[in-house]
Amino acid sequence: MKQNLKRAGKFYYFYMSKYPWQLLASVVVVIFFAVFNSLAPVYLGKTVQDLTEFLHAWQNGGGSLSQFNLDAGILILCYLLSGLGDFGTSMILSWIGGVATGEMRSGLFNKMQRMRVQYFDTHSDGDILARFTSDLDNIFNAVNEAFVQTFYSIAQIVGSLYMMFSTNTTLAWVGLATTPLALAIAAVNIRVASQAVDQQQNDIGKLNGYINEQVTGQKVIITNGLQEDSIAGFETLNQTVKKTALRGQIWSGILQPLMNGMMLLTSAVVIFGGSWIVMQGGMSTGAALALIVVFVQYAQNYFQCIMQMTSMYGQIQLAITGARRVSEVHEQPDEVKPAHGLPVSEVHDEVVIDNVRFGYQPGKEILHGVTLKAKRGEMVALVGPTGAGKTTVINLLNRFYDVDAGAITIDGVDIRELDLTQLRDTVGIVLQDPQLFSGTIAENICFGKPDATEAEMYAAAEQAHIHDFITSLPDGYQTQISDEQSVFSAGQKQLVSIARTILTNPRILILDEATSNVDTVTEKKIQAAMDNVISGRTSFVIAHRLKTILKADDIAVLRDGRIVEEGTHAQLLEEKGFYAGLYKSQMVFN
Ligand SMILES: Nc1ncnc2c1ncn2[C@@H]1O[C@H](COP(=O)(O)OP(=O)(O)OP(=O)(O)O)[C@@H](O)[C@H]1O
Repeated sequence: MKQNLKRAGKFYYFYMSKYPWQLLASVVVVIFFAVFNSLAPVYLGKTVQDLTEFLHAWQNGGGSLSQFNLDAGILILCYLLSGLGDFGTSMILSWIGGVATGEMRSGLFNKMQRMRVQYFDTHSDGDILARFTSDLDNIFNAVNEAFVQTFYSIAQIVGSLYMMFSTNTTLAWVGLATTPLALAIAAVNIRVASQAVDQQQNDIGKLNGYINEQVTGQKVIITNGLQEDSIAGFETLNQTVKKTALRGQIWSGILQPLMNGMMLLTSAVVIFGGSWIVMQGGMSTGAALALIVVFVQYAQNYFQCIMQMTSMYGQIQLAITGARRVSEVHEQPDEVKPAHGLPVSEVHDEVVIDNVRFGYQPGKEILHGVTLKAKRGEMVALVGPTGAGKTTVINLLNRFYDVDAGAITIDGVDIRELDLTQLRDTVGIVLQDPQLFSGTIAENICFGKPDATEAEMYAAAEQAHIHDFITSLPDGYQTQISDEQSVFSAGQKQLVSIARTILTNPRILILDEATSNVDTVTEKKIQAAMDNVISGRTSFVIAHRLKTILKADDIAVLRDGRIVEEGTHAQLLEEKGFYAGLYKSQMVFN
């Protein structure tokens, strides 16, 4: 908790300290508000006293209302000026809140673009998205509402206490008599309520996770006839949410009426205590009435502030958690970029993976000394059972992760010494599950080279065997797509991805062949597109269909992070090992 507070404090200080003048202005305006807000009950008392004295004189045939008018005028002015202060503070803090959260959002987004792939591999999309949405919303609400309220309340409490003690010390103590009890009630309630709300959030999280999974897997559920089981699973979780939500709502909702009750009790105590003081004598009726009215007002003000602060507790808690979660992202290490990275323009000689050892987590090695070599223009293929480490090798080649031991070199230079941006430009990747972005097909193909000419784009699409399909669409290259609403099948998406890669013309190519089943026509197109993109490039291909790699210069069979067989297709067939077995089993179906 202390650690969280420290983190949140640092986070808010970083962003808030950018607006010193606005913050100073809000402090000035809040003091302005507090002064006039605290003066108002005094003038309310004065008007009561003036009125009583006027009525008394009037009954005796005299009296003037001029003092009453003056005090009532000042009272109205006090209300107006405190309202103005209230308005001013709200405006300034809302402005700061809006601008600061805008900055936090762009800070977070920029940071995301600099972070290591490891972060994205170890955090779910939903979790990352929540930092942009609910966490930033909570931070904004806190600056916009909770901080403003707390700020006011503190100023009002200080003002009320000052006025109470300077007006009548005995009655001030009487007015505070119920405070310890109120604070104790609030503390217990907040503790129980926040536990109940935490539980509620957890259970809602579980329910959302379940719904997400069931919606995504709807087709599997339908094909297996598991709708009833799906509903039963949902009902169990939903019942739990209902119960914990009810408990959370009762505990968090009970505080307000409890505090209201305490406020009324305090008013009664003040009236009672005030009457007793008044009855000790020495006060005119007007002054006595005024004193009681003033103290009831102060006691109510004071209690309202305590109520407001306690009701803001939950929101502030969420804001602290939000700040912690956003700070956590900022504390993540950036990608390591060599300060004076060497340029990479051509692969003159070879790419070598030299006795590489690597694990995602310390003490859990995945690759146990892998060595592979691709001469300029050669194609090296990686095959092996699932989980063997093929994708891991690829992750290292592109420096998504760095090796633990050994090295990866291009023309003898360790890739860790190369300029990272240039390295990424040099290495092109066609992923198994290509990602499309919202925009036109043209924008998607030119993603890596936005300044490509139309002719270059058409040539790339033709080489990727997707040009004809695109031109058959009514809007052709200008067809709007997104990843969810794509006009492409899985195989065609792969072709778009190949066109994208061809356009950027990388020297080294990494190709993760799609495992998804595609029809034979598309498969042939993918094969032809792959041949085109591989041709003339130094390439590493993860192959699932061995047909793809018959012409590879070198085929490495990876198993449990080790290369267990290596050679050309013909050599490996002769070895009659894992590869030969796999090839035979695939040929049965071809
Ligand atoms: N981000 C990660 N964090 C931790 N472990 C990982 C991560 N990615 C992969 N692994 C583990 O590393 C091992 C090798 O995985 P990898 O994805 O490289 O295998 P693969 O041969 O490409 O498998 P497939 O053919 O199924 O894609 C597996 O045991 C896997 O669980």
